[in-house]
Amino acid sequence: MDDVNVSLDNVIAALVDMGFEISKAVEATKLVGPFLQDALDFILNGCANSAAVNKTDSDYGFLDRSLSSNGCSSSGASILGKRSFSALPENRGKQSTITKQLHSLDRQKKYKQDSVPSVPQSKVSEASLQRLTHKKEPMVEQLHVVQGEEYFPLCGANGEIGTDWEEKTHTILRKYFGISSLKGFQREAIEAWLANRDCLVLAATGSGKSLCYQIPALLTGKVVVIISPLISLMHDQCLKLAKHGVSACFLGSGQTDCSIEHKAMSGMYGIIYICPETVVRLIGPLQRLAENRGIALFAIDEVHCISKWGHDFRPDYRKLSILRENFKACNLKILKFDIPLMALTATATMDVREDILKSLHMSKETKVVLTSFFRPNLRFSVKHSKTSCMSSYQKDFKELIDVYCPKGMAGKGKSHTLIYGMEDQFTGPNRSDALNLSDSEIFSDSFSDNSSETSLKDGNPEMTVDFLEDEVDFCKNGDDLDVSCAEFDANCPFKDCDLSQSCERPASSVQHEQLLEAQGSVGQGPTIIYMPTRKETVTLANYLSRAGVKAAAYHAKLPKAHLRQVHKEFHQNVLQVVVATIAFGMGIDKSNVRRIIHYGWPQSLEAYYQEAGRAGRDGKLADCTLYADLSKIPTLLPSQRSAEQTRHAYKLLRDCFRYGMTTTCCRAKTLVNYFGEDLSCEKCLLCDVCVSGPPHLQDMKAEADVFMRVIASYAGPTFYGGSFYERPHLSNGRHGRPMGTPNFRMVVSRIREQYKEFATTDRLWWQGLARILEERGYIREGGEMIQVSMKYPEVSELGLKFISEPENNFYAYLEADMLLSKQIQKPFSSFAEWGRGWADPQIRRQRLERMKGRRKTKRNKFSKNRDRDLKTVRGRITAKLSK
Ligand SMILES: Nc1ncnc2c1ncn2[C@@H]1O[C@H](COP(=O)(O)OP(=O)(O)OP(=O)(O)O)[C@@H](O)[C@H]1O
Ligand SMILES: [Mg+2]
Repeated sequence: MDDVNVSLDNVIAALVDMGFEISKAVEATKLVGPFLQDALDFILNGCANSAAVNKTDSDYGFLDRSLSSNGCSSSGASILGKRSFSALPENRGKQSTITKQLHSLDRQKKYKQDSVPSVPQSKVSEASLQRLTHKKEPMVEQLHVVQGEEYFPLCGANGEIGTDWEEKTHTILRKYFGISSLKGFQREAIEAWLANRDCLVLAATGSGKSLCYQIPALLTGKVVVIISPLISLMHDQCLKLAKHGVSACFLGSGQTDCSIEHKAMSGMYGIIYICPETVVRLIGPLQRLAENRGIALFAIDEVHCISKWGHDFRPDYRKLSILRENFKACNLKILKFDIPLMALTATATMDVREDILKSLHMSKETKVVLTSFFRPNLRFSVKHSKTSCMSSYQKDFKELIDVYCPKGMAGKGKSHTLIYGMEDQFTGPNRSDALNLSDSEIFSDSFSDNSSETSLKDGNPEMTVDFLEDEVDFCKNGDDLDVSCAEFDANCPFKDCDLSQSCERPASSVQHEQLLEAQGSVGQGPTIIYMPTRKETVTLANYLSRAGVKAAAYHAKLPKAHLRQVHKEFHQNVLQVVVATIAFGMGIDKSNVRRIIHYGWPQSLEAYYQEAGRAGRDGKLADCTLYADLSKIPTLLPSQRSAEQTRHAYKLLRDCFRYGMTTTCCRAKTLVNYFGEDLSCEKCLLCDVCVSGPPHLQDMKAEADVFMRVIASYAGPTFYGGSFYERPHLSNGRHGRPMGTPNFRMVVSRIREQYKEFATTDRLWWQGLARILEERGYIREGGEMIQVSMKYPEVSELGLKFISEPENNFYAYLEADMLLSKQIQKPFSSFAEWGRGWADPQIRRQRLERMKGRRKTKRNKFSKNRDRDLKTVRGRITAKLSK
């Protein structure tokens, strides 16, 4: 019996794949049984070919069909195997006509919403619906699974929801999502919407924000329009909804079926995902939609993208105030009240929250729903690694390879396809060439040239930017930076909206205790590794593949077919590791991701937490590890930024650097503090800091004293009642360096030269000390720019007071870079010694030869790169400038 059901489900899935209504498919299979051809005949001609009735499924080969990798094709040919339906020209004609008829019929039905026939869903098993979504990824826009009459809509004739909305919501939750109840924050958000209020939902990654805007559509039968920044996210969400039997579609540059827009605007879908550019273009049709079927809500997902203070600024999001302006009761006669706005994000600092409210023109009565950002099952850690060479890979990924390829298996498995759709290039003799991506690709995914000239070298049209996932790799430029810092002043019009109210706690202490008990390896679940540059994603994926791990690279410049395939295989648990840039970040909702590895400094803690949030969405323990070179100060990845944005970007990077350097504060606490939350439990008890504990407390009085005295001495005798040294030559203030302030290196050199006891100390050690002193308010950055690590130290009043009182002590914990400098213990050669070295003829000769060699390599590298550079806009500009 089960077999028959499975076959039945497959036939239904195949029919829906072809574009037929699910009700027709169910009806046909009910009458003719699990036989595709017969079901087709029945639908197309009204009768079944009885000869086929006794055939078995395997005669028809639809079970082992392969899906088209083109995510949005509506062709059924590839899924039909040998007895391909579309191979029959006459049938193709019929299908198209009948599908059209069905769609037009469907449209009429939708206009008369209340008379939508209920589908005999009992006949369609859960497995069938799942298959409809998983196997039918390309067809999501054509899936408008009709909802049962009894649930659609649940509001009264006059559009009133009624007081029993909770009961109705529970029915919907059980029926469509298999969920028993709403979470507290979801209820709050829905209540705000019921009261026609705007709402800002700030809730942790994976907490279930999507339900807040999906429920209104199911409760009212009106349309909910969701603005989302990522094509892949919209696509994933539509698939999930289709799986649950809810009609949804997405509109934007990734939508290949032009008819969907028209259907959506005529009210055929209850939930419309739409990208911000498209929403701006469709204001007129949306107004008509509001007048006809009605729009229940505008939801702006991942709303932090609206703020240039956020980590993922999308200029198009700033235009979304258009929603408030055009859907006000005073502008649209049919409306009794402004269509409510619901803005949702998991990563918004206080600045960003204010910016969201202002930029969207949300009402002053906006309800702010805030939950804890704490994810109790995520185990954070930071590890030092050079992250730049093959030997780092060998060291850092040995454990990971052992997880997926137990001893003896490593390297023996069949190497996984690295780039789908480019197998020829990657397996042929030129494989290494193919991996040697152009220079433009070494830039991060936050920087790319959007012009069509960025098509990749093999001329494959699929590989032009137009064909690629456009969600992340476009340049987030600051062209429309029209908000000044002054906006964040005390006169904020939203000061009545409490943006920092107390939060709902997501996990009980019992759950947390269970997690603590379950400490250990997180097991074999999937891993996502985030790399800062595109080139490195391919290199590492290649390395892991060769070691036998099923790994694939993901960045927005890879062929679209490949990206879709990676998504698909990742969700189907085929891939073990995805090595990605930020392109594979927001919205990825896979419950069993066990490890998130960041290989290199992230650009902000918001981006880091957002990406780490992909892990452990099933509530089980998951690892979030950051490998970073703790001996180097992180730098900003290239991007187009205004001066103001650069300043802000440095601030974000500095916070990230400090997160990596701390040895005393629980990582989870640092992260949630960053979002303005005070972690009530003080410690997560899982992270490396909580587990290893801080290092020994040390008295650093002598070092602190010397460091500040040397800085103070640069300001001259008047600065600090009696100087230790003659005032050196002062800077002329260039590069934002204030007069009388030395740069950090100068201070360290001077300490090494003047104080024998510190002659062998490392820069890293002083860098750590400077940070501690800054945190305690003894020194401050004297330069104009915010620096990741202090560049132009200046002693504050408090610092001067400290050095003038010899009885003071100064206890502190060594930070990560200080500990590292102790481990390195390299023999130090002071500037003076280095200078003396030039007097020795042998040392001089060696040094000159080394310098000559270095210059030669540099020149060679430049001339070699120049030709390749000509294929990129940046390269051409560089070549022009260097002429
Ligand atoms: N009330 C609930 N009870 C149980 N599970 C729920 C509930 N609400 C949502 N979920 C589940 O939580 C998971 C994550 O939901 P969702 O994708 O909406 O998270 P999110 O908050 O949008 O995360 P992100 O910020 O990463 O986008 C989903 O798989 C969903 O089924
Ligand atoms: Mg979400």
